[in-house]
Amino acid sequence: MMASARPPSTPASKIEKVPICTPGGSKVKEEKIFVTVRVRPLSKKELSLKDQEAWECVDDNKVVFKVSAQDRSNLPTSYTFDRVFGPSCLTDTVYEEGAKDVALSALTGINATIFAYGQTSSGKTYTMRGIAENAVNDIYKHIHNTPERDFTVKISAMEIYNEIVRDLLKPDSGPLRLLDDPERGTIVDKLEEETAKDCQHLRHLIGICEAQRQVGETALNDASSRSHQIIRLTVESVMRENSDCVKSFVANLNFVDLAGSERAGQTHASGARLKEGCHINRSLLNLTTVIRTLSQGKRGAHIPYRNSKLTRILQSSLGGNARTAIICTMSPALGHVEQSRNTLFFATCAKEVTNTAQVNVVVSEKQLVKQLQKEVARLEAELRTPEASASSEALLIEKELQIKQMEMEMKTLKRERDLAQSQLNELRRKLSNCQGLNPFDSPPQGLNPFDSSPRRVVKSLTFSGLSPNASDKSHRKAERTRNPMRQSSTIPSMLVHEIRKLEQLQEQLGEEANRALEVLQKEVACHRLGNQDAAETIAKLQVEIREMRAFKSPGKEVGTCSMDTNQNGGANLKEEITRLHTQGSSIASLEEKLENVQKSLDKLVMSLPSNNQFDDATPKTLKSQIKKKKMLPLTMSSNVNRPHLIRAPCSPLSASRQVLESELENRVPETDTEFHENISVSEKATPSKSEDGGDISSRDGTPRYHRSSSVNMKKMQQMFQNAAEENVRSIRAYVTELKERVAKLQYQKQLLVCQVLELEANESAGFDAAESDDNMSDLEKSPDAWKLRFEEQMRQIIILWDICHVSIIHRTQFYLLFRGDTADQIYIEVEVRRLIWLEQHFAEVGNASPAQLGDDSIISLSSSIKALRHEREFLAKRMQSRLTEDERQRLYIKWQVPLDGKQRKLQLVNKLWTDPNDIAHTEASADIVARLVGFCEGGNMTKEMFELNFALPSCKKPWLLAWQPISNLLRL
Ligand SMILES: Nc1ncnc2c1ncn2[C@@H]1O[C@H](COP(=O)(O)OP(=O)(O)OP(=O)(O)O)[C@@H](O)[C@H]1O
Repeated sequence: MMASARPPSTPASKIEKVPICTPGGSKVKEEKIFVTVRVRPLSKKELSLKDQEAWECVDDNKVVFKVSAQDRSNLPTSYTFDRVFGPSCLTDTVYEEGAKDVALSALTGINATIFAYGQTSSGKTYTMRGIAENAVNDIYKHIHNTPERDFTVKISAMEIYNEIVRDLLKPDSGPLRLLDDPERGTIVDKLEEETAKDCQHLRHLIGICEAQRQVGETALNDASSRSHQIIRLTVESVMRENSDCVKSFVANLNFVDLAGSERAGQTHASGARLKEGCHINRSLLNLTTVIRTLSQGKRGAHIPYRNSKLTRILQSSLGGNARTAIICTMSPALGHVEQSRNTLFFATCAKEVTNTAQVNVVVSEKQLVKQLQKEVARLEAELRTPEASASSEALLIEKELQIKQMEMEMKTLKRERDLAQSQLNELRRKLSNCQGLNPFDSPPQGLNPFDSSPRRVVKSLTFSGLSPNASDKSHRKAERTRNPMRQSSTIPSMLVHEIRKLEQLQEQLGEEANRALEVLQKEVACHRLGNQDAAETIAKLQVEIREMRAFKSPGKEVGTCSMDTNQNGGANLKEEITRLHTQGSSIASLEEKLENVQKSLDKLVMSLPSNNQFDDATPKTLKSQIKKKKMLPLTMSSNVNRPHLIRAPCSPLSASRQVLESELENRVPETDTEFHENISVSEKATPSKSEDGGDISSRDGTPRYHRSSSVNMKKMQQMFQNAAEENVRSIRAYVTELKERVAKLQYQKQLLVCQVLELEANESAGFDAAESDDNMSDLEKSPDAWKLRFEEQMRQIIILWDICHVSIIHRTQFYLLFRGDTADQIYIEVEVRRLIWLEQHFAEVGNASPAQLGDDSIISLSSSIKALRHEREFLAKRMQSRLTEDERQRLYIKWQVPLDGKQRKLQLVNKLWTDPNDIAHTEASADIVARLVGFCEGGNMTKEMFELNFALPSCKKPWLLAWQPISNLLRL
């Protein structure tokens, strides 16, 4: 939307931008600025001076230069635009064909800007008045013809006079500040806005604004606008019928009547008029630079919007979210040909600028409040309603049951172990009875009685007289068939093996059970914390709602509360920064927790045995128990971090649970019958009731996870891994979201810091901080960027030389020395800053003479003009000695100095360096001055002659400024 768009009547509304759809349904994303040219008739003054008509509109799109070019034939003679209006065209036609379509876009939620650009007295105000009048009529016609929508039209108006923004609806309010809003761009702080009751009222308000505008008399225009005027209509519409409708359209329509570019020589301006002219030219120069840079369409190119208030305010109309029409006005007079060419150059660049307009859809504040209230109600209900507390109670009970279940399982395992131990003892006893030998009673030294290594088997075989090498399978089988007692002698070794495994597993289970217990206890504690978190969330939402309600109160602007006042700026900034720090640390802790989850996940996955880890000798019941036990810590592990995730957009806990449940429901039946039977019994005993509400415990209180022992181990492993990974993904997404929020806040912080800096800079009357930042950042750019920057800065310098009446010898020397070498950057930068300082200095001290100022070392505009006059006289004298008669004659012809006129030399020199907008003129002027001063001959110019400091010298001759070497040169 428009850079300075104020939201519609609902300050807390949220504006969504929706791409425009054509009737065919395709989305229109980009549109070039619509550029038209209006050539006015010759004015009375121009007719009285017998000025000729130099331009002709040959058709609806083309304007051509009629007069044969003299010596600048390389300049274009024909220009094409979207539409060209000749001197006989009425303003109604200009509106219909050049502005109506764009203007009426505002009725459908699309920002629109129409502005007039052109030389002073070319007809901008004349044209814009008619355009605004026609647009207002059409807006009300549309409102009348669209009864199904409820329209509100508001008006605000401002002018930029001498780079100060003034409210035209409230002229006494003093200078207005520009603020940067991250969502709405540049906004004009405290700009008055009035709602128009009807068409008449709106016209009346526009009339008031126009009457407040700064107007002054110049040689070219009796009522010359001395400021840029922006009249802004905000049009909002809502469907009448559907009271529940949450969306409406809002858009701004700007009518911009720029001040006209002017040359002091033509307007004969001095004093206040001259100062105004300086500001006008400077801001128009920046507007041209912005347009030119945009027209080059280079991605990522620096667009110097911040260099003037005009371009800051119009930013979104220049390459942003708005439809824009520019009407370039020009005089047809030959006497204004250079200025007209500049206008046409501007129009040509503007044609290439692309905007991206979108429909601004408003979600009403009422609806936002409703949504938040619903959310609060939902959370409160979750906390307070019996179901919610029942569900948390149920969860606690479930965890406790799981703990009990695990304890029971541990007891069972211990019993099984004891049983196995007693069976072993029994076997030992039987063996010793049968053989009268207990191989375990007195083991050979160094042998473990439980050692089941082949040595012991070999020993028994040796007793039977068999060779130790004859241990092939057939022999063993035969041996087993012959001697059953011998066969039974291998049983102890198997049992020993089993017992060792059993003990190991028991140990493992014990550890895991302890871990699981710990996890469960944490889970229970975290669940309680989770409730606390929910309460905090509710409290936060309630605060948000209170803020929303507060916004409703009149006089407050949404989203800008932190920037509303100077006094609040510092405190709000601090608050923002503290908030950012808090966000940062919470992210850090969240990331740490995320890492922990990942670690515990990895550990658990590692700790899972693979399917073949249990050999065939392991009893199947035991295997099932082990499987059962192995899964418990995993189940818990996915829940360990639950409290940290409670505010995440999607609870990882629920995700893992869903995965787990679906896995359980779809599990593949086991093939092992014994195991299957075992589990079937268990299933019958512990029916699940997940179908009726997701309760994970069984009806008889046995946790449902118990029966999951039938699930294939590998599948379980995969399942838990998936669930845990899902958790990690959710946490990551949440962390990313938080990071984005922090980035947004940091951006806001930067803006606030910028504003504070700007305020400080304004206060200390230093040069513009923003401008300085822009300039310095450009220095670090690529050579290409530098080249563009150089051209831009040189243009600026040439205009400032003209405005400040700087020595033309200095101009020549500087112009010829600095041709765009990257090493020149610093000199160019210094020159720009020096000139900006000088311009501001002149504006401050006005036209007072050094004597009036009481200090003859202080440079004033009038002393500067005087010095320049002396310099021109000096150069005129030099023409005699430096140029031949023939050369002089040729120059008189070229520069249109009457050959029979008086003081021809001075006339010629007075024409040098007088048109800062014409590069050919500048080039030719520099050549002549260089000849006169002798720059070209001795190579007596070095860049080092230009001092690199920002301070002005104490030199008494203003036109020499800091450039002592030139004065030395002139003394030669
Ligand atoms: N198309 C036109 N037909 C007839 N008269 C015109 C036309 N355009 C401008 N004029 C007259 O020319 C004079 C100057 O016009 P206007 O004040 O609109 O110029 P401007 O570009 O706004 O000048 P400035 O920049 O100095 O404010 C006015 O007297 C105006 O009536």
